[in-house]
Amino acid sequence: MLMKAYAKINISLDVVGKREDGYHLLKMIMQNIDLYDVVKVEKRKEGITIGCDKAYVPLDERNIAYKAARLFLDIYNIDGGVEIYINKNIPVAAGLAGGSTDAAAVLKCMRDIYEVDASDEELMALGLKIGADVPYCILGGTALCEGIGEVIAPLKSFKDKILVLVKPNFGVSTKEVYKALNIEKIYKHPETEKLIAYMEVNDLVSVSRNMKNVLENVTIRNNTVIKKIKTKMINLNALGSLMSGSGPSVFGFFDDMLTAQRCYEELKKDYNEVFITRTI
Ligand SMILES: C[C@@](CO)(OP(=O)(O)O)[C@H](O)COP(=O)(O)OP(=O)(O)OC[C@H]1O[C@@H](n2ccc(N)nc2=O)[C@H](O)[C@@H]1O
Ligand SMILES: Nc1ncnc2c1ncn2[C@@H]1O[C@H](COP(=O)(O)OP(=O)(O)O)[C@@H](O)[C@H]1O
Repeated sequence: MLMKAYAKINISLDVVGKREDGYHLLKMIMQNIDLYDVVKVEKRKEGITIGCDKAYVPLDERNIAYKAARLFLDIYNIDGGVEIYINKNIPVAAGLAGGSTDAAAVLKCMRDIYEVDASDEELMALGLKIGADVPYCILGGTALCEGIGEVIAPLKSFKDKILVLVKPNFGVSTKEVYKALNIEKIYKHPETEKLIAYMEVNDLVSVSRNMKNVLENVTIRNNTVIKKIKTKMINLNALGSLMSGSGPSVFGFFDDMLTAQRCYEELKKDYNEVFITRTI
């Protein structure tokens, strides 16, 4: 079975508290984009094997898709295995939920191929055991995510918005970014409700001007290139530009394809991983 596993961007990301176990309480607007890995899952008599077309992705139990398969077989008491192959197009350690979306695809494929009668909610609860972004990746689309990411309210679709996305030539550790964040020192929080209202009326200009991610300053501190990309995008007529998730990927929204194309061409001169895509 083949499944597209879509990347996400954060149109906003707010940290509103901290749990006793150290996990941060969030309020964020998540949005799928038309950039995806292709995940192939096939039934096997036993064991879990992972293959991938990119050498830098781990192929053992460190792969989050492997963890998803293991958990699924254990929880549903299945006497069998799976062979997984990932065509990796989503940049890794990028703030785009690349691993989480693969894990979500594996859970959904395994539900089908092993004919397990599990609801999306059940899969989301299972996904949470693997990572905080996995429940959203199971549902996808446009959503407000709270809790540590698992309290999800679908929002009106915000599809077909053109964006240019750049992944600078380094990755960041989500764990380290959260560790370096001082909640008391967040001086400007996103106005999430206002953003949702703009999204509901498809006002891309106002959304772009008000997007905010409180992790941006933390990641920028050690990686000034993020600021550089943001400035360049704005100079190339992006309506607004923001870092996604814990970074370091940066995206910018555009009014039209021609302007986006021009920005894409310029950024391509300096960075290897540049994409022109749409929200879905
Ligand atoms: C920042 C966000 C925004 O969507 O995405 P990415 O940058 O990873 O795409 C997420 O909160 C990332 O979620 P995810 O990457 O699934 O996190 P996990 O694997 O569960 O956790 C990695 C580490 O991040 C920290 N963590 C994660 C989620 C959260 N709400 N609070 C945290 O403090 C914890 O220290 C944890 O050990
Ligand atoms: N299926 C997978 N795809 C990508 N990265 C994975 C996968 N499984 C495990 N990883 C590891 O997870 C870490 C975070 O990668 P990723 O999920 O792409 O980041 P992010 O959560 O920032 O989008 C990387 O160190 C990577 O090696």
